[in-house]
Amino acid sequence: MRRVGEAIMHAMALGLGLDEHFFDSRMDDSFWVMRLIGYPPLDPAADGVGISCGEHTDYGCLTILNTDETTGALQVKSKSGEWITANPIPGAFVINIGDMVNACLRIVASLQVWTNEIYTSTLHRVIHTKGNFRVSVPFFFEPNFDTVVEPLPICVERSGRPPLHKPVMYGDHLLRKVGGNFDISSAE
Ligand SMILES: O=C(O)CCC(=O)C(=O)O
Ligand SMILES: [Fe+2]
Repeated sequence: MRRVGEAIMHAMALGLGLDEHFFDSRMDDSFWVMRLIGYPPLDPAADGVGISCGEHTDYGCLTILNTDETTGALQVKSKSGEWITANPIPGAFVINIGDMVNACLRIVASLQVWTNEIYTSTLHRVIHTKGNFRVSVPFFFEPNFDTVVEPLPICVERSGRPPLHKPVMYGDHLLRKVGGNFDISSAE
């Protein structure tokens, strides 16, 4: 999975006008995580069907998502603000851009930050109402813990905007995000 992530980062670097290997030294000790998630079905007949996984952006760099064949569950918000389904395609992964790719005044880290929001992180959610137990396996391909992510000068120039994010160390960003979800203050 790391090799897939590296290949995508090589292509992105070239697309942004950077050296193909620009991201290599920033992701060669990637703080990656792979999760195995099971979703019991929601009851479509219930009042207010509910949500299997609330809307969010992934906070790292790239998510490489593999799911079972269930359709209609994963939804992605389009630029015009509509939720569209991202159904599995046999032999393909779904790739999500994470906050780190965007990067500049908001306190977010990685692809959104690095590209000064030329690439924006994908808002997505899961509403699973088919009868089966859905399984998904996201692989979160992240920068090194100590990589400082900041808008890259070429992206600032190309975006035509001032830097939108402050530099942030990926590990600090991660701890803040995790601290927002769980109380880690007593984990000493
Ligand atoms: O299960 C899915 O399709 C998406 C999971 C997800 O968005 C996540 O784990 O961040
Ligand atoms: Fe996600």
